[in-house]
Amino acid sequence: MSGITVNELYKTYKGSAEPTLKGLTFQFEKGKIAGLLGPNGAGKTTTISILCGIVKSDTGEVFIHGLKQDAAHREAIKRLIGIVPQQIALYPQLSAVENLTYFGNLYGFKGKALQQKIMYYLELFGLEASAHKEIHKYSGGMKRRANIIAAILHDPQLLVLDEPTAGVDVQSRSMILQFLRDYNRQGASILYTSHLLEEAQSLCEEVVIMDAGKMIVHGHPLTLIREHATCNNLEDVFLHFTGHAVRD
Ligand SMILES: Nc1ncnc2c1ncn2[C@@H]1O[C@H](COP(=O)(O)OP(=O)(O)OP(=O)(O)O)[C@@H](O)[C@H]1O
Repeated sequence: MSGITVNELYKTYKGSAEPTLKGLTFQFEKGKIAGLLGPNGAGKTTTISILCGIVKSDTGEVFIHGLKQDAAHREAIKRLIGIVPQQIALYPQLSAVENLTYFGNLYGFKGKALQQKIMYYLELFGLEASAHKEIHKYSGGMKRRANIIAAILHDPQLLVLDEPTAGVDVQSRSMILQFLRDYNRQGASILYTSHLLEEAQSLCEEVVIMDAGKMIVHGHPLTLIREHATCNNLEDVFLHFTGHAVRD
Protein backbone atom coordinates (compact mmCIF):
# COMPACT_ATOMS: atom_id res chain seq x y z
CA MET A 1 0.00 0.00 0.00
CA SER A 2 1.74 3.15 -1.15
CA GLY A 3 -0.51 5.83 0.35
CA ILE A 4 -1.05 6.25 4.08
CA THR A 5 -1.54 3.16 6.23
CA VAL A 6 -2.45 3.43 9.89
CA ASN A 7 -2.48 0.11 11.72
CA GLU A 8 -3.89 -0.48 15.20
CA LEU A 9 -2.70 2.77 16.76
CA TYR A 10 -3.01 3.10 20.52
CA LYS A 11 -2.06 6.25 22.38
CA THR A 12 -2.61 7.31 25.99
CA TYR A 13 -1.14 10.68 26.96
CA LYS A 14 0.80 10.86 30.23
CA GLY A 15 -1.57 11.68 33.07
CA SER A 16 -4.69 10.70 31.07
CA ALA A 17 -6.91 7.93 32.38
CA GLU A 18 -8.48 7.27 28.96
CA PRO A 19 -6.62 6.34 25.75
CA THR A 20 -6.94 8.95 23.00
CA LEU A 21 -6.46 6.36 20.23
CA LYS A 22 -7.93 2.89 20.63
CA GLY A 23 -6.76 0.68 17.80
CA LEU A 24 -7.19 3.26 15.05
CA THR A 25 -6.85 1.63 11.63
CA PHE A 26 -7.39 3.08 8.14
CA GLN A 27 -5.77 3.52 4.74
CA PHE A 28 -5.75 6.40 2.26
CA GLU A 29 -4.71 5.97 -1.34
CA LYS A 30 -1.74 7.87 -2.76
CA GLY A 31 -2.52 10.90 -4.93
CA LYS A 32 -5.92 11.62 -3.40
CA ILE A 33 -7.37 14.46 -1.35
CA ALA A 34 -8.36 12.74 1.88
CA GLY A 35 -10.24 14.07 4.90
CA LEU A 36 -9.84 12.94 8.49
CA LEU A 37 -13.06 13.99 10.19
CA GLY A 38 -14.50 13.63 13.67
CA PRO A 39 -16.05 15.52 16.58
CA ASN A 40 -14.00 17.54 19.10
CA GLY A 41 -11.58 15.29 20.94
CA ALA A 42 -11.94 12.37 18.49
CA GLY A 43 -8.15 12.19 18.13
CA LYS A 44 -7.57 13.81 14.71
CA THR A 45 -4.66 16.06 15.73
CA THR A 46 -3.09 13.21 17.69
CA THR A 47 -3.35 10.96 14.62
CA ILE A 48 -1.82 13.57 12.32
CA SER A 49 0.98 14.20 14.82
CA ILE A 50 1.80 10.48 14.90
CA LEU A 51 1.68 10.26 11.09
CA CYS A 52 4.17 13.10 10.84
CA GLY A 53 6.47 11.70 13.55
CA ILE A 54 5.85 14.55 16.03
CA VAL A 55 4.12 12.33 18.62
CA LYS A 56 4.89 8.65 19.30
CA SER A 57 2.12 6.09 19.54
CA ASP A 58 2.26 3.49 22.33
CA THR A 59 1.70 0.66 19.87
CA GLY A 60 0.71 0.23 16.23
CA GLU A 61 2.40 1.29 13.02
CA VAL A 62 2.19 3.89 10.29
CA PHE A 63 3.42 3.71 6.68
CA ILE A 64 3.77 6.82 4.52
CA HIS A 65 4.15 6.15 0.79
CA GLY A 66 5.62 2.73 1.57
CA LEU A 67 8.00 3.93 4.33
CA LYS A 68 7.46 2.86 7.92
CA GLN A 69 7.32 5.79 10.33
CA ASP A 70 10.25 4.81 12.55
CA ALA A 71 13.70 6.10 13.47
CA ALA A 72 15.25 4.63 10.30
CA HIS A 73 12.85 6.51 7.99
CA ARG A 74 12.12 9.66 10.01
CA GLU A 75 14.35 11.93 7.88
CA ALA A 76 13.08 10.52 4.57
CA ILE A 77 9.47 10.94 5.71
CA LYS A 78 10.22 14.48 6.90
CA ARG A 79 11.29 15.40 3.35
CA LEU A 80 8.20 13.71 1.93
CA ILE A 81 5.67 15.51 4.14
CA GLY A 82 4.68 19.14 4.47
CA ILE A 83 2.89 19.91 7.73
CA VAL A 84 0.50 22.80 8.22
CA PRO A 85 -0.35 22.81 11.93
CA GLN A 86 -3.54 24.23 13.42
CA GLN A 87 -1.58 26.94 15.23
CA ILE A 88 0.35 29.46 13.13
CA ALA A 89 3.97 28.29 13.21
CA LEU A 90 5.62 31.54 12.08
CA TYR A 91 7.76 34.05 13.97
CA PRO A 92 5.46 37.07 14.56
CA GLN A 93 8.28 39.66 14.67
CA LEU A 94 9.76 38.52 11.33
CA SER A 95 8.38 39.36 7.89
CA ALA A 96 6.95 36.70 5.59
CA VAL A 97 10.12 36.68 3.49
CA GLU A 98 12.32 36.35 6.61
CA ASN A 99 10.15 33.52 7.98
CA LEU A 100 10.06 31.67 4.67
CA THR A 101 13.79 32.08 4.11
CA TYR A 102 14.33 30.55 7.55
CA PHE A 103 12.07 27.56 6.78
CA GLY A 104 13.59 27.12 3.31
CA ASN A 105 17.09 27.08 4.86
CA LEU A 106 15.97 24.35 7.28
CA TYR A 107 15.34 22.15 4.25
CA GLY A 108 18.70 23.05 2.72
CA PHE A 109 17.41 25.57 0.13
CA LYS A 110 19.36 28.80 -0.26
CA GLY A 111 20.10 31.81 -2.42
CA LYS A 112 18.35 33.04 -5.53
CA ALA A 113 16.42 29.84 -6.22
CA LEU A 114 14.85 29.96 -2.74
CA GLN A 115 14.03 33.68 -3.02
CA GLN A 116 12.39 33.10 -6.42
CA LYS A 117 10.32 30.27 -5.01
CA ILE A 118 9.26 32.38 -2.01
CA MET A 119 8.19 35.25 -4.28
CA TYR A 120 6.35 32.82 -6.59
CA TYR A 121 4.30 31.45 -3.69
CA LEU A 122 3.74 34.86 -2.06
CA GLU A 123 2.27 36.01 -5.37
CA LEU A 124 0.21 32.82 -5.78
CA PHE A 125 -1.26 33.34 -2.31
CA GLY A 126 -1.87 37.08 -2.84
CA LEU A 127 0.76 38.16 -0.32
CA GLU A 128 3.34 39.85 -2.58
CA ALA A 129 2.41 43.37 -1.39
CA SER A 130 2.94 42.27 2.24
CA ALA A 131 6.08 40.24 1.61
CA HIS A 132 8.20 42.43 3.92
CA LYS A 133 5.53 43.13 6.53
CA GLU A 134 5.94 41.52 9.97
CA ILE A 135 3.65 38.53 10.48
CA HIS A 136 2.02 40.01 13.60
CA LYS A 137 0.60 42.74 11.34
CA TYR A 138 -1.07 40.13 9.08
CA SER A 139 -4.80 39.32 9.26
CA GLY A 140 -5.85 35.77 10.27
CA GLY A 141 -6.38 34.73 6.64
CA MET A 142 -2.98 36.12 5.59
CA LYS A 143 -1.25 34.22 8.41
CA ARG A 144 -2.94 30.98 7.34
CA ARG A 145 -1.81 31.47 3.73
CA ALA A 146 1.77 32.23 4.81
CA ASN A 147 1.68 29.19 7.12
CA ILE A 148 0.88 26.98 4.11
CA ILE A 149 3.79 28.42 2.09
CA ALA A 150 6.17 27.50 4.93
CA ALA A 151 5.08 23.87 4.56
CA ILE A 152 5.47 23.56 0.76
CA LEU A 153 8.85 25.15 0.02
CA HIS A 154 10.45 21.68 -0.14
CA ASP A 155 7.81 20.38 -2.62
CA PRO A 156 6.34 17.70 -0.34
CA GLN A 157 4.61 14.74 -1.99
CA LEU A 158 2.16 14.60 0.92
CA LEU A 159 0.67 17.76 2.40
CA VAL A 160 -0.94 17.34 5.83
CA LEU A 161 -3.11 20.20 7.07
CA ASP A 162 -4.86 20.49 10.43
CA GLU A 163 -7.99 22.65 9.97
CA PRO A 164 -6.39 24.99 7.42
CA THR A 165 -9.61 26.89 6.77
CA ALA A 166 -10.89 27.24 10.35
CA GLY A 167 -11.91 30.81 11.06
CA VAL A 168 -10.59 32.37 7.85
CA ASP A 169 -12.38 34.85 5.60
CA VAL A 170 -14.23 33.61 2.52
CA GLN A 171 -11.61 34.84 0.01
CA SER A 172 -8.69 33.22 1.89
CA ARG A 173 -10.65 29.99 2.21
CA SER A 174 -11.45 29.92 -1.49
CA MET A 175 -7.79 30.59 -2.35
CA ILE A 176 -6.58 27.84 0.02
CA LEU A 177 -9.04 25.28 -1.40
CA GLN A 178 -8.12 26.18 -4.98
CA PHE A 179 -4.43 25.75 -4.09
CA LEU A 180 -5.10 22.31 -2.54
CA ARG A 181 -6.93 21.16 -5.69
CA ASP A 182 -4.13 22.46 -7.95
CA TYR A 183 -1.38 20.97 -5.78
CA ASN A 184 -3.16 17.63 -5.83
CA ARG A 185 -3.56 17.84 -9.62
CA GLN A 186 0.24 18.18 -9.86
CA GLY A 187 0.51 14.73 -8.23
CA ALA A 188 0.68 15.36 -4.48
CA SER A 189 -1.45 13.62 -1.86
CA ILE A 190 -3.40 15.80 0.55
CA LEU A 191 -4.62 14.85 4.01
CA TYR A 192 -6.64 17.42 5.89
CA THR A 193 -8.87 17.74 8.93
CA SER A 194 -11.86 20.02 9.13
CA HIS A 195 -15.09 20.56 10.99
CA LEU A 196 -16.54 22.13 7.83
CA LEU A 197 -18.34 19.16 6.34
CA GLU A 198 -19.77 20.91 3.30
CA GLU A 199 -16.21 21.86 2.41
CA ALA A 200 -14.91 18.31 3.04
CA GLN A 201 -17.72 16.87 0.90
CA SER A 202 -16.79 18.99 -2.09
CA LEU A 203 -13.00 18.71 -1.65
CA CYS A 204 -12.30 15.12 -0.57
CA GLU A 205 -12.19 11.97 -2.66
CA GLU A 206 -11.92 9.86 0.49
CA VAL A 207 -12.93 10.53 4.08
CA VAL A 208 -12.43 8.71 7.35
CA ILE A 209 -14.83 9.62 10.14
CA MET A 210 -13.30 8.78 13.51
CA ASP A 211 -14.73 9.06 17.00
CA ALA A 212 -13.30 8.31 20.45
CA GLY A 213 -10.01 7.14 18.97
CA LYS A 214 -11.45 4.66 16.48
CA MET A 215 -12.29 4.61 12.79
CA ILE A 216 -16.07 4.67 12.38
CA VAL A 217 -16.54 4.76 8.63
CA HIS A 218 -14.41 5.23 5.49
CA GLY A 219 -15.33 5.98 1.90
CA HIS A 220 -15.99 8.51 -0.85
CA PRO A 221 -18.32 11.21 0.52
CA LEU A 222 -20.91 10.67 -2.22
CA THR A 223 -20.81 6.87 -1.78
CA LEU A 224 -21.38 7.26 1.96
CA ILE A 225 -24.31 9.60 1.34
CA ARG A 226 -25.83 7.18 -1.23
CA GLU A 227 -25.39 4.18 1.07
CA HIS A 228 -27.50 5.76 3.81
CA ALA A 229 -31.05 6.45 2.72
CA THR A 230 -31.70 9.05 5.44
CA CYS A 231 -28.58 11.09 4.58
CA ASN A 232 -28.62 13.97 2.09
CA ASN A 233 -25.09 15.21 2.70
CA LEU A 234 -21.86 14.44 4.55
CA GLU A 235 -23.09 16.25 7.66
CA ASP A 236 -26.05 13.83 7.85
CA VAL A 237 -23.61 10.89 7.50
CA PHE A 238 -21.39 12.39 10.22
CA LEU A 239 -24.34 12.82 12.63
CA HIS A 240 -25.64 9.34 11.73
CA PHE A 241 -22.36 7.78 12.88
CA THR A 242 -21.28 10.10 15.70
CA GLY A 243 -24.67 11.05 17.16
CA HIS A 244 -26.14 14.42 18.15
CA ALA A 245 -24.65 14.72 21.65
CA VAL A 246 -22.49 17.83 22.04
CA ARG A 247 -18.80 17.15 22.82
CA ASP A 248 -16.75 19.13 25.31
N1 LIG B 1 -0.56 16.66 24.79
C1 LIG B 1 -1.68 16.13 25.34
N2 LIG B 1 -1.70 15.71 26.63
C2 LIG B 1 -2.80 15.17 27.17
N3 LIG B 1 -3.96 14.99 26.50
C3 LIG B 1 -4.01 15.37 25.22
C4 LIG B 1 -2.87 15.96 24.57
N4 LIG B 1 -3.22 16.24 23.27
C5 LIG B 1 -4.50 15.82 23.14
N5 LIG B 1 -4.97 15.31 24.29
C6 LIG B 1 -6.32 14.77 24.52
O1 LIG B 1 -6.58 13.78 23.54
C7 LIG B 1 -7.94 13.89 23.08
C8 LIG B 1 -7.94 14.02 21.58
O2 LIG B 1 -7.35 15.27 21.21
P1 LIG B 1 -7.06 15.67 19.71
O3 LIG B 1 -6.58 17.10 19.75
O4 LIG B 1 -6.21 14.66 19.08
O5 LIG B 1 -8.52 15.59 19.09
P2 LIG B 1 -9.14 16.30 17.81
O6 LIG B 1 -10.03 15.31 17.18
O7 LIG B 1 -8.06 16.90 16.99
O8 LIG B 1 -10.00 17.46 18.48
P3 LIG B 1 -10.42 18.93 17.91
O9 LIG B 1 -11.39 18.70 16.81
O10 LIG B 1 -11.04 19.56 19.12
O11 LIG B 1 -9.15 19.62 17.47
C9 LIG B 1 -8.57 15.05 23.83
O12 LIG B 1 -9.30 14.54 24.92
C10 LIG B 1 -7.38 15.85 24.31
O13 LIG B 1 -7.65 16.50 25.52
